[in-house]
Amino acid sequence: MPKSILSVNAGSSSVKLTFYTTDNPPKEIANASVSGLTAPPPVLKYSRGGEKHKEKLNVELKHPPDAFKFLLKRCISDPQLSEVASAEDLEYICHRVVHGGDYAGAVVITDDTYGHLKDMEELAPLHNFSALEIVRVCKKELPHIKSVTFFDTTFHRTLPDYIKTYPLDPRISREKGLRKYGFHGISYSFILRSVSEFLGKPAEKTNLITMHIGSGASICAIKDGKSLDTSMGLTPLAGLPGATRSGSVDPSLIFHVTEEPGKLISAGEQEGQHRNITMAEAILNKSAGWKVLTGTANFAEIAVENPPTQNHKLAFDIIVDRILGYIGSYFVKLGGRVDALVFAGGVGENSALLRKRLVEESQCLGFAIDESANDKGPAKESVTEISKEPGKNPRVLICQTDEQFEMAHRCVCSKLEKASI
Ligand SMILES: Nc1ncnc2c1ncn2[C@@H]1O[C@H](COP(=O)(O)OP(=O)(O)O)[C@@H](O)[C@H]1O
Ligand SMILES: CC(=O)OP(=O)(O)O
Ligand SMILES: [Mg+2]
Repeated sequence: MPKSILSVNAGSSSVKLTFYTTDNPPKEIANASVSGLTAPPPVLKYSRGGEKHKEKLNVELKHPPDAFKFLLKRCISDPQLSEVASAEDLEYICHRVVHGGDYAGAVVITDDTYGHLKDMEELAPLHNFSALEIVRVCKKELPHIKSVTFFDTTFHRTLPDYIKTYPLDPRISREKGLRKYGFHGISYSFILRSVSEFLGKPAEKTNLITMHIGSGASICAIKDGKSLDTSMGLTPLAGLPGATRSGSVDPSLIFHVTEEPGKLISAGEQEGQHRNITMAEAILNKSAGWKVLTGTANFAEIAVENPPTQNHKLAFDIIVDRILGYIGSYFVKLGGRVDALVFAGGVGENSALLRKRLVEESQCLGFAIDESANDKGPAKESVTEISKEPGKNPRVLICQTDEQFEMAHRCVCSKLEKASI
């Protein structure tokens, strides 16, 4: 029986699993996700063939590894999913690990690569700990299956020195690897390939201002098919606010919020492994963002025509303001030569209201939206044009990004055999 590929995407508020064939391009066999981990109850979505199922779960799934085990069991025990009747039917498991440090490409997990990734997990406290815990579970329970990790950071290896360097003591920065790494790169690779195909341009001649707005939100300036600048930094905390993240604030602010910014507190325990983070990281990553302003992590309740409270309106206006700041800055950095403004991620793909506000407020740069196309939202294809005058630059597009597909695609293209660094 042909083998399949499992792609695992542990985000900050969701875990998404997709099974693919090993064809090139891979074909989706089934997709299962749990969202709302930071806004319980968690919601399960499951699709196989033409069938779709959605339910609110009454089990407690607080951490991504719990959601992963729940989803894997659910898929393997589905009698209709004959292609994956047992874990032995898998050829590869692809894992999204957001922080890959200096790794230049995907790596096959060995004791060495796993150890190296564990050493830098505090650089992405909301993500790497959980993702690596999922990698560990897979290595323990499915030892014969090749686990491959793909990194958000790889796409941003083209950031010029003057953009990735922080103006700090160069010796300390070098020793500790302190620089801008950037994130959501697996998504930006998918977006660049899909959008350049849509525009009929070679990727290496495509210039985009592209947003990945989900529970974690970032924006990237792509020049000639390469990441020129992006809003996240050393960690995914920098740049835009997210569901529970502050985004960039005055670095001194934390000393006014708490008297014990460096105090270590537990960020949870999984399978006997303890994880500590500083009070500063906990506050800025987990007790901030639009959830702390409004009480909801669900942006769909904030991006509404009639916000239920002043704080909902304020949270929406803050996001709009911060994104506009980057659109303006990246438009200038790209010398005004922008093929398209691209919306992606759970919020970017689903919130017509956010897209409308952002495009209206950046019309001085030449962006314009077709309201009815915008209200309809994404079509079946990966890229949907919502420009007022389709075909005229700069265009406005929605891209249904797919990090799981991007990983599976790269797996079948390169048939990874050994670790690369
Ligand atoms: N219709 C909608 N309008 C606005 N936001 C939405 C809508 N549907 C989903 N979202 C938001 O998308 C976010 C999740 O995005 P996603 O990219 O899947 O998350 P993650 O960061 O976990 O990968 C959540 O904050 C959710 O509220
Ligand atoms: C890097 C990051 O914030 O990822 P996500 O949006 O999936 O949480
Ligand atoms: Mg995500």
